[in-house]
Amino acid sequence: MDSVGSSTRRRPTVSQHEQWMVQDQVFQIYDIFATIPHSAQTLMLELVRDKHIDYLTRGLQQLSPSFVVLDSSRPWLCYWILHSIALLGESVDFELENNAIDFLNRCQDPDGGYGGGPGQMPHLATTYAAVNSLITLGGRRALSSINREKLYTFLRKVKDPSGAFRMHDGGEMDVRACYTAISVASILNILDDELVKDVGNYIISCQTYEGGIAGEPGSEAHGGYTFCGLAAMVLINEVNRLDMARLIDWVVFRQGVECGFQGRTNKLVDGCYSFWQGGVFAILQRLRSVSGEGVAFSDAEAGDYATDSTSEGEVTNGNSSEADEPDHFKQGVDHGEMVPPFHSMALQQYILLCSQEQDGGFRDKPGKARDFYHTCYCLSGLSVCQYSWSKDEHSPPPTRAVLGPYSNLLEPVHPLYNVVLKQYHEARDFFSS
Ligand SMILES: CC(C)=CCC/C(C)=C/CC/C(C)=C/COP(=O)(O)OP(=O)(O)O
Ligand SMILES: [Zn+2]
Repeated sequence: MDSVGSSTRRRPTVSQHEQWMVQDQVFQIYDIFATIPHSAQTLMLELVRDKHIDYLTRGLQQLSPSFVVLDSSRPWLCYWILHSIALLGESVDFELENNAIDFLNRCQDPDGGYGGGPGQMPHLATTYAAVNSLITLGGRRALSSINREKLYTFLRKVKDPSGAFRMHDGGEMDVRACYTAISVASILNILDDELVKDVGNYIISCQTYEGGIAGEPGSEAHGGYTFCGLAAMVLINEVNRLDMARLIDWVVFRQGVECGFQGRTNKLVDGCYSFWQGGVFAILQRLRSVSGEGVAFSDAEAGDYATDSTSEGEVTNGNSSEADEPDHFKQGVDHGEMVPPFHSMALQQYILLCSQEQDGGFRDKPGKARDFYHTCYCLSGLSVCQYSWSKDEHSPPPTRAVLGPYSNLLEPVHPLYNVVLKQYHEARDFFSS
């Protein structure tokens, strides 16, 4: 997939032939890898950091106000590029940082929220992208540029009487809108009962018979929306209302023989689902009840709503009993380590060998071109994989958790917001005072 926007109500089916073509390409890469000497294998698995930084920095430089391509997506481009750079442990120079802050400020509507470009109507997707970009940049200038009071007014404006959110005033209502609204409200510390009211009802109405979550009631379960729905439910402390057993069942079967994830049943593998589906696992791994310890999200990482363990917020794993919990969530939870409930090594292999471009950037699959969206979500997924053995943020991953040289290690992300953990903590401190 190459957008964060379309709907999944009707879909073209993928033919068996298409599946085989992709599998053929992927297996050819793995065959070559299997037959080359060890030293060449190490090289193939290396994250080409400098090339990625070059590609990303050039992208940011081109993102000047006169850059008209994908005009309504510029806050997204900012986020994809800045977050990728942060994941690689780098920062941007002073001038680029200032340009980004000024540009995003010009996208901020006087009545709250951010549009896709200066003077454009505020929209939840670009608001999420702008807020996450500014949090990723960090520092007083970036963080204080967000008008939280007006943003709250905008969020109330796009809240539907049913409880769900609309992408913009009078716009479409879906799980993406619910997540982006709750995510920005939570990270900016403006989430309250009015914003939370009944949003959980809408999200549970989108969980399908397959177990994953769809964009709207009656649509098809999809990784992007499953991430959004699950993260939002954790942030509002209502994750217990989802049928977790079915959700887990659905997501584990989305990792295919190609080693990467597909977004939905019978569709093709794609690098961006390394985060949308991988992020679902990262969230699940931090739900203490699922790892046998009780309630909600681990304190150090969650917002107030998620740590507020009222009896209503207790996680019961949906319709399943404790005895029905899958064993892989209970194994190996010891000495700061846990066993990931997906094939983390296989996913790292897909990202590094099939999605990574040797000239920098990442792509959906072999044969496709690199882009900033796939670069952001392949790197986010790679980070999720590398930290999937760590029980908490204080334990660095063991060497065996990182495929390729240990220098491939990225920064950890907060899986509910998809910002680098360090930047999340800075924002949390800043907005709590
Ligand atoms: C935070 C935020 C805004 C998140 C967006 C989440 C997200 C990625 C939603 C999925 C959108 C979608 C309809 C993809 C299907 O595309 P496709 O048919 O091209 O791909 P497919 O064949 O892989 O399903
Ligand atoms: Zn994709």
